[in-house]
Amino acid sequence: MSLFEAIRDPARRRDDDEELEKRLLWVNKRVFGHEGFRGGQLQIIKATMKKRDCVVILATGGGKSLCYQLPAVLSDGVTVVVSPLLSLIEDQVSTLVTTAAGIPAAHATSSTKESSIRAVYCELHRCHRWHKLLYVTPERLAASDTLHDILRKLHERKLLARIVVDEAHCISEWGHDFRPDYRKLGDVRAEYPGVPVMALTATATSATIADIRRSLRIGEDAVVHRASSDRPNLRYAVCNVTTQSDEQINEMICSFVAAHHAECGIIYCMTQADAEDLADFLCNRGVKAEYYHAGMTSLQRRVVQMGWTRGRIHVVCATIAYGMGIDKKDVRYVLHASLAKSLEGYYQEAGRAGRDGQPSECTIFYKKNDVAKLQRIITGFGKHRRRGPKLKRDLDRLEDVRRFCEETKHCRRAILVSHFNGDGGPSTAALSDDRSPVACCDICAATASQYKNSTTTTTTTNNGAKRPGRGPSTRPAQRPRIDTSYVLSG
Ligand SMILES: Nc1ncnc2c1ncn2[C@@H]1O[C@H](COP(=O)(O)OP(=O)(O)OP(=O)(O)O)[C@@H](O)[C@H]1O
Repeated sequence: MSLFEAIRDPARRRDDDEELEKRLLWVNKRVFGHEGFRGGQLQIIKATMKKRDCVVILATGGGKSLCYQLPAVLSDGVTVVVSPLLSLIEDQVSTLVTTAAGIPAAHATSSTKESSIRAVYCELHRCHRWHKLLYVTPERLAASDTLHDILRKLHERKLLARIVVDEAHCISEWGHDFRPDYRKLGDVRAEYPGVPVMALTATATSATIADIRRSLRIGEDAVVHRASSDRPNLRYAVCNVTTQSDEQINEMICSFVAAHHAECGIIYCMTQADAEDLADFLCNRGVKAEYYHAGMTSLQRRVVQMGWTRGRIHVVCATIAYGMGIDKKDVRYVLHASLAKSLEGYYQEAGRAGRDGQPSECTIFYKKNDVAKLQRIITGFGKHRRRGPKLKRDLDRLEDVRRFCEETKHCRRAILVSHFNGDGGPSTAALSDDRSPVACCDICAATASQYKNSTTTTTTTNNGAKRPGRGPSTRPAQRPRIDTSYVLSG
């Protein structure tokens, strides 16, 4: 009996909670090689195993994939995963099939060989119960009649285990504009009643979550798990380079990279040409750098990603084509040589850093002019000029980024956390520990050093009286110790 048959062997099943938990722990260790579960994973997995719809908001690197991959291994039939990016899909599938246990997974996308798609469809059509996960893009799911026939048949035989929408914020971010098939996912799920849905994301405001739920027709009885988006090991900083020339900025970036000699990093650039130029600049200074953008062939991109993953390349100068789903553990820094268009984008990109939990740097090189440049790009030109509420929404998102960069008082980590958790503002943001302000962000570090310097000097109180040996009223941005454990509702 194979490992997968053994896992699903009905003779080994008892349906009580304790037995389920034991089986989950066993599979987590035997198949995925993990010693235990991270915050929230177990509760989410148990909920979906009990056929509940789930909405999962976990921080970048929080371990969302396991929440549906493990149940997929344990469930009868196939789990369909809708994911936005071909590179992300290919990475996930190749990671699954190359795990020690070799999890049977496949993809059907525009970049999958026709012969492979035929083979997978044929096997699924015969309900052979071999593949556990099938990754597709929303476009494939919306357009392929063959796929729908297969899913219908699987559904009739109770072999459609669940439908997963990974990176579900794309429903809200892209579904309204250039990937309308995201908005059709609700119709797809309605075709398969009784099949549980799981939507996962790292970056969702309350409005985005509501939009996801509406689109996917996820009802009130769903389990909603929302963890804090705080990444306590990331240190955020903004370096204002408005008055520096491009050459000077490149030199500053180069110094940063040199100070992190032989460490791994990503530098986000605005355009493909910028990424190529910066990579050339760094290479000329002896840095092992390469560029990555959507203008390269998929083979070229794969070579760069592989070289970087294996440590042959230290720095990738990239456009936003390099982002979601990149899961290299020891990325010590993510620099933004230009601005992200939204805090959601920034959090995703910065979230590639420090996935091993070690301290890592996220620094933006902020140039005021970049805001105007991006405003023009977002607004569009000539007959492509955009108008209306969607344009306003996107400009508002850029404005959030500008404010984040020009912030001088509040903790940047707290701003990010409250942006997603919607808890009313930086001062009440839930941060997950009480590490030193120096490790938190540049603003906390500056305030702390100002505070330290002033403790030995005489300061003036509000009423003008001298107050020897006391700090100023502006203490380091407050970071209360607040429980960041998950919230399970429904
Ligand atoms: N329970 C666990 N124990 C140890 N490692 C884990 C556990 N769960 C997940 N991981 C590891 O954590 C890393 C991040 O997981 P994953 O890629 O699923 O994150 P994510 O939540 O999808 O992040 P992002 O949204 O940034 O892509 C992976 O390398 C994964 O193997």
